[in-house]
Amino acid sequence: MSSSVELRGIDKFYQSGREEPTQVLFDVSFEAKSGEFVVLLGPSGCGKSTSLRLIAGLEDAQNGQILIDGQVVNDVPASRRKLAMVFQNYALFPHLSIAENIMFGLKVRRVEKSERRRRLEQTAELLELTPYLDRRPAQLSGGQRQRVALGRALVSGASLILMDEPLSNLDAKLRQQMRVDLRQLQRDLGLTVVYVTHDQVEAMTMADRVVVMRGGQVDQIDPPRTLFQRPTRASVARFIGSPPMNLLEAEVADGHVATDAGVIRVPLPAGVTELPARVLLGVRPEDITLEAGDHQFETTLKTVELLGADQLARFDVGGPAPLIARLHANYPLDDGARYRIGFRLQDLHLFDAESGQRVPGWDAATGATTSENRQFMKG
Ligand SMILES: Nc1ncnc2c1ncn2[C@@H]1O[C@H](COP(=O)(O)OP(=O)(O)OP(=O)(O)O)[C@@H](O)[C@H]1O
Repeated sequence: MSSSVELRGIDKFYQSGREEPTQVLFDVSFEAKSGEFVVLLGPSGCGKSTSLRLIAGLEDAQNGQILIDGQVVNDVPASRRKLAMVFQNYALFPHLSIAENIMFGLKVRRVEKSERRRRLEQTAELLELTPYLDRRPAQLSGGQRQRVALGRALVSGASLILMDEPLSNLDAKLRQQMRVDLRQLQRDLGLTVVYVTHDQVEAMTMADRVVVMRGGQVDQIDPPRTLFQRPTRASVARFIGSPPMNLLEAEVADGHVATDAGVIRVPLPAGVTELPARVLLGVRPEDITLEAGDHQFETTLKTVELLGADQLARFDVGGPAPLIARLHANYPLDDGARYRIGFRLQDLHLFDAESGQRVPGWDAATGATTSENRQFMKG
């Protein structure tokens, strides 16, 4: 059984010099269950690495608890927490061989020589590093170095592995391959992983669950599919998807939700009550279609960008930002021409403009199915 880890109500302040302490984590709670791959996702500076360093014991929290396997470890020193960490820069010793790098931690912990050798061989085999064991880090490719860093974590025998942007130094193709390999390895070995990244593609493709962070707070914790289909906050909607969800400022009045420029005007579905007066009307670029959907309107195409299989069409909807649609590349589209576009009511998302919260009851009223049903319906 692999380890589990949990953060409960963590507040973290940093004190630099004589300045007032600044709070960087606010009541942060999340967990990674045994065998789970949990990704901490958010923009630079939102507190992902700090959260990871707290789990590792490299930082102290001012409030809250950190639990590993259900035991509070706030006062347990880093060296005695049963976990391993993989850093972005790999932190390899340049003057040591690959074998020595992998075994370094075991040596420090005075693991017996024959046992060290056995674990080294096993790990090298697993990560396909056997031919390189006598080389120095400088003589390896980025991907191979990354595997050495991973090997050092695995060889420790820890079943809880913390990873801080471990793939960010690799080129795009290698990164894609490593994502798949890493995920496979994690599954095969049943490891519990807490993985930090600001790359939503990494989060969406690798995670069992994603913890979306912003400004030192947790915005949403959900599996990737739910995060995409039902963001609970406008900030999450804005962060997930490429391009992300269109969010248009709109007003609720006279039984309609109408965008400020008046181009989109949707009658409120029955059963939705107590709507805020100001809302953000959200629709994903993938959910906009040409001449289809139960809400259609005419608009002018500003620009179109061909991506290969798809094209990104930017339509004028009156406001400062265009409405972006991801359409199949087969549609012939001309800049400046008028088109009739639309969407289905159930694909609309509604957020309170002030609080940013998803409007409760909206999904049920629009007939939007749950993510589980949708998945089923799509077969
Ligand atoms: N040792 C420190 N002393 C003071 N402030 C710090 C220290 N380390 C981090 N911070 C601040 O804490 C906040 C969170 O930093 P953290 O490194 O956790 O963010 P992050 O989400 O991991 O960002 P990135 O993706 O850029 O690494 C930032 O505002 C950062 O400036």
